[in-house]
This record gives sequence, structure tokens and C-alpha cells, in this order.
Amino acid sequence: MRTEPNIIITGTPGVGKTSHSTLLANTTGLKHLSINQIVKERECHEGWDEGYQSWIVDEDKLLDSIEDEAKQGGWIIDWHACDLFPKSWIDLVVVLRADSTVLYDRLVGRGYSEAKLQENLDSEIMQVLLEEARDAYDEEIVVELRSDTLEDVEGNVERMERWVENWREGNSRKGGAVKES
Ligand SMILES: Nc1ncnc2c1ncn2[C@@H]1O[C@H](COP(=O)(O)OP(=O)(O)OP(=O)(O)O)[C@@H](O)[C@H]1O
Repeated sequence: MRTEPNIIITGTPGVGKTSHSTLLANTTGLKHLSINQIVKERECHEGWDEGYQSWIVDEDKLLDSIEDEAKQGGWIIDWHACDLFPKSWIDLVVVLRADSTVLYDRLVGRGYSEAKLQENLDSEIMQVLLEEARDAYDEEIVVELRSDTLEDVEGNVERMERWVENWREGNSRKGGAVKES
């Protein structure tokens, strides 16, 4: 049973997941769960992929590793994939979107290889993460937000803060934990 909500913040690499998650964690007291960090620190992977320059994630191990924390609630789950997290864990899915020229500049700034850059830009243009979220979760909990400018970040975080307040109010009106996990 959860007394605090769980939110996924997802989107193509570079779209602003970490920036949003950090700010939202500061303003709401929810905790930032960076899946990149968990995969690395808890070794939820099957090794390093040189071509993609990223860990080959062991999803079962990852889910086992975060299950107890997730079931307690109060997490902002920050990752570039979302459909592996069970529906029953999740109260809101925020899919951040960025203009492709804006995203291009951000990814070039990171020194991505041409192949990785193109793959991520294609994924953003084809709205792969948005479709993934819509396929995996109920329509009413999936929200698409722009993340092109710093003003967007501020506005998005304020919007998410209001959502958290409403969730908490609704939860306390119902007398505590409302959801089975
Ligand atoms: N809306 C925005 N306006 C201006 N700059 C932004 C915005 N969102 C992100 N950035 C900048 O883009 C870069 C990437 O942002 P961030 O690390 O938050 O993305 P991410 O989605 O978490 O990436 P990854 O999936 O690789 O972890 C950072 O330098 C950040 O400051």
C-alpha cells in the first residue's frame, strides 16, 4: 500500500529527465530514483555495450532490486524507458519532448557518436517513448510535456507539484493508503 505517489519521468536521452526530476524532488520531497545510477551501482546489467556506450540492462534484476522501494511509494523514476515498470506501481507518467534541433545541440554537446545521435533523434521524432508510455499505461495517467527551454522546466515542475499536492489531498481524504501495489 502506498501513501505517496510514484511518478515516471521518461523521454529520449537529453530531453531533460534529470533536470526535471532533481527540481521536482527538491520541491515535493519525493525521492529521485535515477535508473541509470541504480543499474550501475546495483549491477543490474549483463555488461557494457561498447557500440552504444551503455550498460546492457538486466530488467528482471532491476525490477527485483527496486521492488520494495517502489511499493512504498514516493519515487520519481527517471529513465529513458518506462514500459517495464508494473502498472500497479505507477500513478503518473510524464513523457518529456524536445524539438529535434534543440535536442541535437544538447546531444552534440555530450559528444555522442553520429550513430547514437541519429538514433536518439529518430526516436524523438518518431515519438517512440510517448507511444511506449501510451501502450503500457492507462491513457489518463500519461502526460506529454515540452522541454525546450528553462521556462518549460519551471512550468512543468510547477504543474507536477500541483499534481502531487492533489494526489496527497485525495489520498488523505480517502484515509491513507489508497492503492494496492
Ligand atoms: N528544457 C530545457 N531547457 C534548457 N536546457 C535543458 C532543458 N532540459 C534539459 N536541458 C539541458 O540539457 C542537458 C541534458 O539534460 P538532462 O541530463 O536533464 O537530460 P536527461 O533526459 O536526463 O538525459 P539522460 O537520459 O541522458 O540522463 C543538460 O545540460 C540540461 O541542463
